[in-house]
Amino acid sequence: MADNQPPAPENSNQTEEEKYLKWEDYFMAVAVLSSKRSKDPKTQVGACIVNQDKRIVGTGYNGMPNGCPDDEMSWLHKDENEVDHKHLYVCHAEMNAIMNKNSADVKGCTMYVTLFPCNECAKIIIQAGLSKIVYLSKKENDTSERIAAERLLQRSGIAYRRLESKRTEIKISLTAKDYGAKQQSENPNVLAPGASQREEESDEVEAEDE
Ligand SMILES: Nc1ccn([C@H]2C[C@H](O)[C@@H](COP(=O)(O)O)O2)c(=O)n1
Repeated sequence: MADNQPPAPENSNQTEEEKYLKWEDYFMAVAVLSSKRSKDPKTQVGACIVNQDKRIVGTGYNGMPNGCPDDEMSWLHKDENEVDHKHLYVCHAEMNAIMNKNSADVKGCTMYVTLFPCNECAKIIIQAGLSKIVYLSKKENDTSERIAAERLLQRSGIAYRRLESKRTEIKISLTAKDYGAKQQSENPNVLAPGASQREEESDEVEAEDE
């Protein structure tokens, strides 16, 4: 192909609907992406809070409290020594999303969450004034926590439903050429020439990562 020819769009056979994300798919995708930050080896959960203007006002994932590094804490979920169980220490995604809010409050907001909330999170969601919950999955077994959570949400008038979406997956590329760069640098972590500002930014984030 000649250099001055734009590459054929890879997704030219996509329907209009497939080309962009619907709001609900977008918000749940942000919850899913947030879950990928969790260091829980068994269950990664993510949450995304959205206000009535469709603005994201908080995100979170399950992780250890501030000052308790995820890499140093125990992630055991069953062991003889119950005091080492992660459940005694981990902060749930829902709580973190509410605590991380970048707005004055989350009253009337909708929470998109990858896993149905437990009873403790249901209490926090109610007290924070959220109005709706959209979840992706729910554990099959009827645990007391689950039943209590549903009871609490129903009594408090918080609507909850499973996400209904035509999409089954969303692929995300982190390859520069997929976003308009003409040439991929030899180092896949560094953008092609001409993108020096973004290059610096990506280094900064990497240095902070833990
Ligand atoms: N709604 C929920 C439910 C669970 N989590 C977190 C808490 C733990 O890290 C993990 C569940 O533990 P497991 O069932 O794997 O023993 O997921 C949450 O953040 N939000």
